[in-house]
Amino acid sequence: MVTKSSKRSAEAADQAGITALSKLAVAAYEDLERELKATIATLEAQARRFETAIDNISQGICFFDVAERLILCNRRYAEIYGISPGKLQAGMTLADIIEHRVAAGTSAMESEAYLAFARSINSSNGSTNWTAELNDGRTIQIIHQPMPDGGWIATHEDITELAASRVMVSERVSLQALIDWVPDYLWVKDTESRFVVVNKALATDHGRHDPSEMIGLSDFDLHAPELARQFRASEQALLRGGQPMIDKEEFIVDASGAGKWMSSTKVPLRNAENGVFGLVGIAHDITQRKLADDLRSGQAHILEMIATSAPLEEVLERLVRLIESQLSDIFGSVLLLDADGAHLRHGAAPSLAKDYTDAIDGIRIGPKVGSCGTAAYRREPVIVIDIVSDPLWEDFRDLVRPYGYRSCWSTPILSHTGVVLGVFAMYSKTVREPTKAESNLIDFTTRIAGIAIERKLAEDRIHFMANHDTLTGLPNRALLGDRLSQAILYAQRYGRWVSVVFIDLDNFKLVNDTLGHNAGDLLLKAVASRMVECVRATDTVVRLGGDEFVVVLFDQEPNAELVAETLQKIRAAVAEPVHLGKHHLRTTASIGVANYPDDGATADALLANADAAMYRAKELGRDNVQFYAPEFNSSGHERFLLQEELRNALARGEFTLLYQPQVDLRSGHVFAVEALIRWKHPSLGLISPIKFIPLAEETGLIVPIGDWVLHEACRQNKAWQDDGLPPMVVCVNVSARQFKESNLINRVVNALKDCDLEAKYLELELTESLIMQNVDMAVSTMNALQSLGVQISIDDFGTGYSSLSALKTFPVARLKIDKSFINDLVTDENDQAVASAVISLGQKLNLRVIAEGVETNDQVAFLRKNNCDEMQGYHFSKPVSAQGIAKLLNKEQGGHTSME
Ligand SMILES: Nc1nc2c(ncn2[C@@H]2O[C@@H]3COP(=O)(O)O[C@H]4[C@@H](O)[C@H](n5cnc6c(=O)[nH]c(N)nc65)O[C@@H]4COP(=O)(O)O[C@H]3[C@H]2O)c(=O)[nH]1
Repeated sequence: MVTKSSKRSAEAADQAGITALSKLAVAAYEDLERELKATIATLEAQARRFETAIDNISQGICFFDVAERLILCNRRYAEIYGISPGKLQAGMTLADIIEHRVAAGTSAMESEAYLAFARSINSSNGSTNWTAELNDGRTIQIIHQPMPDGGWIATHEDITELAASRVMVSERVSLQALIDWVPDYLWVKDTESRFVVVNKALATDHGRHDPSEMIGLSDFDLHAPELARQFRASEQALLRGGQPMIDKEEFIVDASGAGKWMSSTKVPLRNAENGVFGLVGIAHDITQRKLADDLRSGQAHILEMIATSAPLEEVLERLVRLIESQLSDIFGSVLLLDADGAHLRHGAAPSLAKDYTDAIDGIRIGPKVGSCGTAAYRREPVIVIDIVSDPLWEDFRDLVRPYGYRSCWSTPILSHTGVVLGVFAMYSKTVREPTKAESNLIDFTTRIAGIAIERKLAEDRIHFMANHDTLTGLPNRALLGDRLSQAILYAQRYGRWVSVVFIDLDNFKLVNDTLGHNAGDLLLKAVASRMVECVRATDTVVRLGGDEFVVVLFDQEPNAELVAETLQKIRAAVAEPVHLGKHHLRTTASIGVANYPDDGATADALLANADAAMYRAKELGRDNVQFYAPEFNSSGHERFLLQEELRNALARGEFTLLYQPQVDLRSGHVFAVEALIRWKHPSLGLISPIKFIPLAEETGLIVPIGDWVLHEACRQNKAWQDDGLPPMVVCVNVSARQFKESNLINRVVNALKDCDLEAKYLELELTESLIMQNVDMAVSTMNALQSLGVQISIDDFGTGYSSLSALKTFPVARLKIDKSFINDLVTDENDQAVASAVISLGQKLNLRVIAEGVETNDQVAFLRKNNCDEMQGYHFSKPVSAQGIAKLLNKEQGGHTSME
């Protein structure tokens, strides 16, 4: 039951319950709201995370519901199709979105067509995968996945690069097979010089089994850093400049360590926009061609070096290096055979160990002297395959061991006449014989080395000949200047003397003329070697020519006595007899000395003054030594002036003839006169022929002068006859030079004809030495003269070396005993012996004998006693003028002569 109170209580209770319930309800709603808010916040956070995650993935993604309305798409989706992200809102239809894509210009299809295509995809079951080519050339891969509620989700991925590389890979696969057939190196590199494509030849030579192992590598993985740097630099330049590199020669070392010459061509690769994206290269192995080219050009260069007289050492070194560059494991060597023909000297061995080449330098050749010594000795190649076991190397094994050479092939280098000049050797550190290529190179090298050595020897010979006298081997005038200048410099620095010594052999001409040139040559050689023996090795003995020598005494103590000692030694050595077959020749020397610094400061001055001193020695009777004194120079100078004036004397009519009578010793009558020339010098007065005839001989002026004498003597003789004087013979001296003139006979005929003189009134005086120079020629000329009717006498008889047997064949009428035997005739037994021998010889050969230079009664008495036929000399008359002769003969005709 429910009472009022209970009702009230019940009402109260209900109220309380309602309150409580409402409180509960409120509380529940608040909880619910809180939970809901929390849930929403969570969901929102998740949605944000989801959107962020979706936005960050690299593919484009989009969700559509069954009504083709966009639920969600990410930023990448908008990017791929070029739509600004703000334009894509949830709820948009697929048709709206296609419109945006068309408007952005990325869709390759029109809106309608694309919508139809998209719907056809959407209607299919299961996922669909296709690619779309966009207007801008990109390739988009799309994967379409239907959703259970009828909507769909699709991913869009830009696979443009991947697609390109796929094309490349597929093309590469087909290209690879092709390029692997190419024997040359072929490759493609990217802009970073990394290999992208490589053919098999390139890969194999660089130690890779498969070309793919090279992809991504660079030259730094294949070559030494320096070479790789060069390649990279040149390729980068090529990529930058875009210009191809054609046939460039490049040297590489492959994986086996072999050096190779490649001819490389590299061409930049360009894309459709003309941008360079890599390079393609091809390289051809030209090692063999290059070696052959190098050999050819090396050979040409070496021949050029030989032709331009490059030093032999340089030529040989170049040659050896050239050979070594053609081969591997070869060390070349050239040894030269010494002038003694017995020792081998170092020539060139640029790659052999220096100690080793030093050790074998100068080795003697022989039958068992390693490869080289034996090859030179046998004059044939010696191929030693193993030095360690070959008996030829027995004595040199220890020497060579430290250097590791095992085989040595030596070939003699021969001259074009087959003379051994040296040896070329190839050493190898392996035990082996030469290959065909090496043998060919050995032939090549020995030939070129032979040319080089021969050329050098020829040059040395030419140089020696240019600087030395061929007969004596002494230095000649060309070298004298050099040596003398050096000696002066030294003397200047150290306060020493240089002595310049002029030496002229006395009477050498006589030896030469009488015994012939061979004898003269032997005498010169003997005298030259004696002079060399008298001086130190540092002194210089020079032959100036003929019988003239110059000695330069180097580094002399400033002491004239010491110099004189050396000179006396030379003088004595020269004076020693020289034995030539049965002849014992004696020659003396006239020696002149000038000392630096007192007698001259320069080489020229010293030579001139020593020459002047030597002339003074000659003037003083020869066979003596004269130290220079300033006054000597005047005579040298005078000689020079005289020579100049002599040239004009004939034209100026400065010559005249004197005549010296010749008397028959029995009858006392003048039967002949000798014509003797005089030079009436305008300022110097009468000059003796002794002074100017030798000069005229030297200069050749004797020929016109002699011609003048001949004419003048004939003219005068005819004039005497025309004047009524008894006819007599005129004797004319003929010099050697005149006698050798081919037209002497014509000249004589002309003179006789011009002067209308009978030939029998002309006698020509020839000296003994002149005849002996060329006996056959002299005899034939004498015969020709004799057949004209001209008489011939031999002047200066006894001074030369006439052989008696030859004398018999001479068509001569008279012998003239030389004045030198008459001078001391009365006192000197030798002279008496010579004079009487000549007189008796004349008698035996039926020749008349005349003595010249007769001055005294005693001499006349001796001659008479010894049955001499005729005489000439001051005793009867000095040479006199033509008028003087006329007077004398007129007197004689009148019965008065000085002989009576
Ligand atoms: N001390 C001395 N001397 C005497 C005596 N009797 C003669 N003489 C000299 O002896 C020389 C004799 O002449 P040569 O032996 O033919 O020697 C000649 C001859 O070789 C040469 N000569 C002279 N005239 C000519 C010439 O026309 N042509 C050539 N080629 N040579 C000539 O010059 C030489 C010297 O001639 P010259 O001075 O005239 O000297 C002459 C003469 O003057 C004497 O008793 N005592």
